Amino acid sequence: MTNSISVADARRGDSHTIQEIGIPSLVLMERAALGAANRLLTGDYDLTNVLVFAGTGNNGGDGIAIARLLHVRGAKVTVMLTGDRAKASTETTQQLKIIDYYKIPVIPADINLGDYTTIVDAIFGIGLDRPVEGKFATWINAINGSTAKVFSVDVPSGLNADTGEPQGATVKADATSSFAYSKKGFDTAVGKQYTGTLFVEDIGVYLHDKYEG
Ligand SMILES: NC(=O)C1=CN([C@@H]2O[C@H](COP(=O)(O)OP(=O)(O)OC[C@H]3O[C@@H](n4cnc5c(N)ncnc54)[C@H](O)[C@@H]3O)[C@@H](O)[C@H]2O)[C@@H](O)CC1
Ligand SMILES: [K+]
Repeated sequence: MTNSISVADARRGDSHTIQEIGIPSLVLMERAALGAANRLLTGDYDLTNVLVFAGTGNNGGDGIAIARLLHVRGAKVTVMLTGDRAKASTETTQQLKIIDYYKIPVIPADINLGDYTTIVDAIFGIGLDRPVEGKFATWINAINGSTAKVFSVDVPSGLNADTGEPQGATVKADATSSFAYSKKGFDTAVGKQYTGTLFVEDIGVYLHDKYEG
């Protein structure tokens, strides 16, 4: 049995849970981050110098929440942000405000990744809507070229989660924590090369629940 869903269904599940059921978006994000952070804390990762490479959408927000959860467990964590913090999504803005309290460093995205032992890829998730080019491609190529282990949040950044095909530069992860359900693109032979070991985290989003109208 496969439980993989399309990107459209993933979006439908999230918005139904937030808008119809009433579970706040930040609650889902916290559950997503807890699931992923626990994989990192219990898996074979060197957390002495962790980098969270975060976009300004909600995938980045998940990553920034993971940065906080690892920090409070004693890991050294730095966040690299791919864009202007003033343009971040509502949830990501809140996650940035929270990590300011913990004095977790937030620095601009860079290709110099030499000292990091683990990289958390939180650049793009299911919001990817065009091929990855330009500076984003440069950053993703640097992540793929680093000696650090790479852990992707929800979707390896650049992978089309419906087709399993790379859309321009795409992160090749050692492992991926996908939220609520696996995605259809992860079932293909090519898709599997990008996700690495796949985990699915229960974040409280269930499609086809018996209460759905
Ligand atoms: N509340 C929610 O809706 C939840 C969302 N979650 C996370 O949120 C993600 C989806 O968040 P978003 O919808 O904000 O989307 P993403 O964070 O995946 O991407 C958002 C941004 O990337 C830009 N973008 C897309 N393709 C690009 C490209 N090739 N080059 C440059 N920029 C590009 C888009 O314009 C958009 O601004 C999920 O994958 C998951 O990680 C989870 O936290 C669970 C709950
Ligand atoms: K990602």
